[in-house]
Amino acid sequence: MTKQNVVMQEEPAVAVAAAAPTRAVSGGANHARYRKFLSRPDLSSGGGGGKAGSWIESMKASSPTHVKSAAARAVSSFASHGEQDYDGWMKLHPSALDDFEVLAAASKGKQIVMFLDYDGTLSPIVDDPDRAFMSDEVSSSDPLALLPLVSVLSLVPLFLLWNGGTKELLLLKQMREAVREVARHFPTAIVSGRCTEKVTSFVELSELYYAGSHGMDIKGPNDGPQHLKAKAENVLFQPARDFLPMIDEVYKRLVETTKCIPGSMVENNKFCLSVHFRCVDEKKWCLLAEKVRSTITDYPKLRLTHGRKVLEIRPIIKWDKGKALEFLLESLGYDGHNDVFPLYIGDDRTDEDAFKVLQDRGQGFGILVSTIAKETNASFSLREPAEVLKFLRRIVEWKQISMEECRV
Ligand SMILES: O=P(O)(O)OC[C@H]1O[C@H](O[C@H]2O[C@H](CO)[C@@H](O)[C@H](O)[C@H]2O)[C@H](O)[C@@H](O)[C@@H]1O
Repeated sequence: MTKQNVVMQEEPAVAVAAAAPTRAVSGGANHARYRKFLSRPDLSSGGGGGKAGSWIESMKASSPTHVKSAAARAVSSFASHGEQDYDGWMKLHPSALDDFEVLAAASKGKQIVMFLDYDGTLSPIVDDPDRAFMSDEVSSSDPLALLPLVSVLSLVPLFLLWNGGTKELLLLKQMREAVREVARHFPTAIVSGRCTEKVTSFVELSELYYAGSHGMDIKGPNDGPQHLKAKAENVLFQPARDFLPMIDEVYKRLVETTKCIPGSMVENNKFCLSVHFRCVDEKKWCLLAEKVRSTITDYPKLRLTHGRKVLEIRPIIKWDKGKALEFLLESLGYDGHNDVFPLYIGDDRTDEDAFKVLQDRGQGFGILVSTIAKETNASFSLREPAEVLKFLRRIVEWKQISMEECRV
């Protein structure tokens, strides 16, 4: 754990209304068939315009506004009745740990491909985005940060006595090792809103695929098994390359216009931007929304979405985590194969695009990380990163046992 607050759970994100269509945008695509995704603007959830008031509603949103499905009914009922209805929601999205056997049986004889979101999935949500490490470890590039850790460590024995949940703490420390083990057994990709460089530096595993900037920057592994390396040579896709100068310009403008709002932070994720308001006084949210809105109004080729206490600004191309998942499956040679079983674990609204792709393909499963009932396209759930860790370990263990059984 880092020394900052770990956020246990919060509201689902809500995307804002659409803006006027823009001209088609061509990417730096080295994969011709993916150009089709770039020739249409994505009008589903964005636009540079809109009213700051509606943004505020989205920023404050604590439950979905359109109640349609059984899951949504469970969600709304949860809002009024509490924990009891979480149980109802869990019947629709059972725990991937409790129902592990069901999930394992469905994947029998198929190639599992693992997709993992980063923030809120592999790393607990914390106040400072630059310190969202994957485990309790402190980055080796930040030696000063070790000082408080040393004092905290001396309290660990006391904490162990005091807290019956010590297993959780120890499990979190093991996340990197667990992901490494998963990648030894299955092709594995990290799919994140962060830029690929940053998420790679947090995860520090060169054998993985990385799809940063919400899937707009896809890289293959640097090492790992030879058969994966060969396939990975094809994997390098940056559909929003043409937007780099615009993103840089908007980044500078946003840093300038928001610097008067204490606690706000603009993060440059290379092909997209994040404006964080987790540490901004709620009374200032309206001002922040207005400043962001008035800046991106000048850029009709950019759109806005919401994440967990973050406004996300990205190119208005039809590309998201779901498209990145499809791209990676194809690059790995699994397109059109019935014997592939993708698993996608994520906690945020942007992960829903990937869950939806799996649902539509009827292949594999989405697993939502959440401690509250949410409307989701995922089939299963896990409560928090500590449970993700348990799940990753379990699937490796299961694979090892299956391999043993095949040998005898
Ligand atoms: O797709 P993800 O890997 O989940 O990235 C989504 C955003 O995650 C980060 O922000 C979130 O986590 C921060 C650290 O825990 C937290 O402080 C912030 O409030 C969350 O929104 C990241 O900083 C963003 O750039 C990503 O877009």
